[in-house]
Amino acid sequence: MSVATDTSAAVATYLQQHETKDLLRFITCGSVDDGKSTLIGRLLYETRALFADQLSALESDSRRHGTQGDAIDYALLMDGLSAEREQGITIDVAYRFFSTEKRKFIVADCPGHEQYTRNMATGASTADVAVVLVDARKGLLAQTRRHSYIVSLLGIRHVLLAVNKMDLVGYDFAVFDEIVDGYRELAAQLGIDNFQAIPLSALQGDNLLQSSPQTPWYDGPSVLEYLETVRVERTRGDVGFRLPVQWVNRPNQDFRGFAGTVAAGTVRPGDEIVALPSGRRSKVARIVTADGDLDIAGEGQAITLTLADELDISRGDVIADAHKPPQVSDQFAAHLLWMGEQALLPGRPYWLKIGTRTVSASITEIKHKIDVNTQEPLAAKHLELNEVAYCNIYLDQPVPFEAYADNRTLGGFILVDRQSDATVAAGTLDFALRRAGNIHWQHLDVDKTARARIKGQQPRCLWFTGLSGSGKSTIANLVDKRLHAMGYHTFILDGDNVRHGLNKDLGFTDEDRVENIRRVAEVAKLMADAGLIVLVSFISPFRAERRMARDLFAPGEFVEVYIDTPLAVAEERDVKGLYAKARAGQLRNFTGIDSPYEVPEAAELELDTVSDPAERLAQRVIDYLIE
Ligand SMILES: Nc1ncnc2c1ncn2[C@@H]1O[C@H](COP(=O)(O)OS(=O)(=O)O)[C@@H](OP(=O)(O)O)[C@H]1O
Ligand SMILES: Nc1ncnc2c1ncn2[C@@H]1O[C@H](COP(=O)(O)OP(=O)(O)O)[C@@H](O)[C@H]1O
Repeated sequence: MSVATDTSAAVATYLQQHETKDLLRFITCGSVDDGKSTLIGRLLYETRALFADQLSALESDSRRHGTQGDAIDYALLMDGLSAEREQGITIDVAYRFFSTEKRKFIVADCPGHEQYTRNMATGASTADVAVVLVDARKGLLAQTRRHSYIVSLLGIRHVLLAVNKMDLVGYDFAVFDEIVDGYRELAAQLGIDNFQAIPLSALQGDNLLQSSPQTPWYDGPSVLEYLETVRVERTRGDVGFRLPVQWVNRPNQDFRGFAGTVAAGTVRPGDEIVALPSGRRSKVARIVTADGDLDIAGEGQAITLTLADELDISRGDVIADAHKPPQVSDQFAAHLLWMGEQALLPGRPYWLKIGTRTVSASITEIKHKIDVNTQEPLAAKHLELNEVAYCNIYLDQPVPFEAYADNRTLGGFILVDRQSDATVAAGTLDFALRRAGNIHWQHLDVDKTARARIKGQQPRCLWFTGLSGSGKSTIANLVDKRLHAMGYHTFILDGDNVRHGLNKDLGFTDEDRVENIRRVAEVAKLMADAGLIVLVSFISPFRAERRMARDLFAPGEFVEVYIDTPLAVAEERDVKGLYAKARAGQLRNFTGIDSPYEVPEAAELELDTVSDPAERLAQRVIDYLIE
């Protein structure tokens, strides 16, 4: 999983410069004043990775803003943003690069503040190691638990527990030992199997680059030694070869190559492969790179494969070891970390990006959310910013995948809002749900076209949307009567009526409205399949669900009719006395009062009920249909 950041160009430049050295990505997490900025600032300074201009800026900033007198304030290196300085906390992920003889490093500094779980997940999604800072005087805090949980959720298998400020506890072994004991228990609960605890004073430099004489009782590595030598692997065990196809390279008729970065395993010419999700097989002909053909390629290498046979493979497909292929499925159990400003609503469609593939997905069920401080499961109907949940997720088509614990590339995903294009969640796939595979489409001999033909009409869905009392039912009824009189086969689905039967279990919370519209859209689609002209009259306040309904129909079949009545007018009419109740506080979540209505942006018809009477507006709908 990778969450896009505007630093990607800087990262690419840096990587190019240090191409040949092994790369370690790590994140730092800890409380605001645990000293992590000092730790990283000092690492950068001491490894002389500072560019000259950064160094001179640092020296002058230290004099102006520093808290260390005339000495250099290393924390200023990390707290690069002025907003952060003003608040005295780190509020976003800051990426820094440095290198030593042995390795090059990219460090993501993650904020310690409670509400910034989202930023931490962004930094953690690509990291191999997490440096968890603890203040020796304070020991393990709720924050340490939360960060460690997210670290484990996002599959980081190596933790450096940096017990900082040892100078302030007299370099006392007992203090260190008690913290390490506590963390050992937490790590076991979270399944973090590799952790190294280091007693540290970032400020004094103890155990930062070299072992400190102040801690003779500690014989482990210094922070830098650990970072230079820790062995990391991004896939577990002997996962077979996987290449998510980024693009198909076809410069001329004779060459057809599939380009991407190897996500796991190794590949050689002659290896048998399978293309997924199609399941077609072939053999590797060549491994092509800019520097010539290779005999073997492995994880992390960018390559182009050519195959012995012509297979239809496109971007988003996965080429895999034919003997150890990943599974393919469209329903999963998954963990989600919600990053959207708006709540996650089950049933609402989002884009899901996994590997190089983008598909439509919705959460069918939130099993429970998880308290990130205690890991306790809690009941939930929706998810708010920074919340984590275990849920079932459904895709509109099967994708090749692997459990995140085995392969972060093919098991990690992000969800993207379909309206705003914002990343709203990071997630990890746990396992496939089998149900989908057991339900098949039943072929029907009499199809939609045949049913519509016998009725002498084109199936349609007329979708009336607008505030309560705007005039949806009145106009839909008039349209229905006229169509019926003209001999058309129609049916009306009205919110008030459907809520007495099919949807009587649903109320008016956002999540219930999403489900209300999902069900009625499915019913409307069945009616169109039966060859009918179906008139749907629901408030349907959200763009996302009206869009979902539209997507169920063939092009041209869905006609969105916006009944445009200002709130003041609908309230004035108050046909059912509900606005008065809502204003009096006796009815909650009332549309237009304390529940939103999102005005359609591109409805096929907009009917202004203030300027025209209902009869004329109904005629406009008929004219639109029979033109
Ligand atoms: N809280 C609240 N908000 C909005 N509407 C309420 C509410 N409580 C009851 N009603 C009555 O329910 C009718 C709307 O139901 P819908 O199924 O069309 O609503 S929605 O599409 O799920 O938003 C709506 O009918 P119309 O007036 O025909 O729109 C109301 O009569
Ligand atoms: N131009 C108009 N179009 C539709 N309804 C109108 C118009 N002008 C006044 N009305 C009145 O507004 C009310 C709309 O109620 P209704 O059709 O039940 O709305 P909804 O179904 O959107 O809740 C009715 O009493 C209707 O007579």
